[in-house]
Amino acid sequence: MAQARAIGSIPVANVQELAETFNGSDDQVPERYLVKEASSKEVIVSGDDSISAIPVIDFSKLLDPRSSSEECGKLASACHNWGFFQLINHGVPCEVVGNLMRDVDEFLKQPLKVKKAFSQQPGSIEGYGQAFVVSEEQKLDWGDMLYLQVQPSESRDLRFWPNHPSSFRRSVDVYSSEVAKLSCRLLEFMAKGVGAEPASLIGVFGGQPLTMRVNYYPPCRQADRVLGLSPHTDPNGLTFLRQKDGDVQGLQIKKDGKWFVVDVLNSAFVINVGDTLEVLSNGKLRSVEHRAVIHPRKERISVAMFQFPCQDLMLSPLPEFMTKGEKVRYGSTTYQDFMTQFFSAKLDGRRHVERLKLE
Ligand SMILES: O=C(O)CCC(=O)C(=O)O
Ligand SMILES: [Fe+2]
Repeated sequence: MAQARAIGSIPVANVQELAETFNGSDDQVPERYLVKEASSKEVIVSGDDSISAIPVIDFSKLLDPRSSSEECGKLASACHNWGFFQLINHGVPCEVVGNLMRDVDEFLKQPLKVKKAFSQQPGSIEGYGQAFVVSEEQKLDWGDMLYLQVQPSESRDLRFWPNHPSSFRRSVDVYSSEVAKLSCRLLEFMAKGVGAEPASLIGVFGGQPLTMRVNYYPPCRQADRVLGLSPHTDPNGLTFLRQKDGDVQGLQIKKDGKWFVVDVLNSAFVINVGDTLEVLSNGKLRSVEHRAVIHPRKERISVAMFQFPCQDLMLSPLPEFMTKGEKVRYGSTTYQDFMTQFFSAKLDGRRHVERLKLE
């Protein structure tokens, strides 16, 4: 993803280290991290209400000719109404995910000095550091990240790839190949589910960049005042999120003005539609705001894989996704401009995709 390499982030404190300093003492968390009022009136939906609401899609049912069209319909409706779903029976071996999570965990456990060898460099967000800090006034997220370009393999910049544990690079390689395969299959079913030619998205996404973002969210005594990741939409096509089985929950999705807590099922992927896919599908698949909250006593680690389209794409709704006479709902733009707008929209909190809307 060339843009991520071109867009730099102002260096700020390592949050893992900050958390170790602040937790246990009476000090307050620095003002720049306090983004919420403790008495905030947000509506949070959790427990059975959110478990029964957030769609679960069974990949084995998508593959089975006897159940495929029904499950495809469910998938399309999940992507339209929620922009999110959990995917079960996806065929990615437990071992592949387990190896990745183990190695990510090992990397993060090392002293800061060791991790700093993989730090972001000026002018790029690739590497170990924090996300998209573009001004000295900007509020900060309570989390660190490791951001890597992982597919195609020629695009890797190994300067940022941890070499300890020694299996780290191989684990990411194997995992990202599995996600790339799964992504292609899912994109076919999504297209089919909304009545488009199943292959229509493969030309845009097949063999295209996948990036990986490891999110590390330390605990925080003032968990009700900070956010691990502030509300955002993802700019890419599809996002595949994993967290360690048994870890605390942290992802929340916004729907109808309420925040729904995602209770991640063991072994499931949480998958969401990004802005690119919303535009390509003329709004039939929707990119929805989400955020990550912090636990007062427990850390949380998540790994997101972002599927990007070909970088010379002229982004506009695909004719294959529109029925005869359907209104085009988004203007067109070069992908480069679209991504630049995504990063600047972060500053004023507006969804940059809204700027492309024609009505
Ligand atoms: O950690 C999470 O649950 C959310 C991660 C996310 O939204 C992202 O990395 O874009
Ligand atoms: Fe996200």
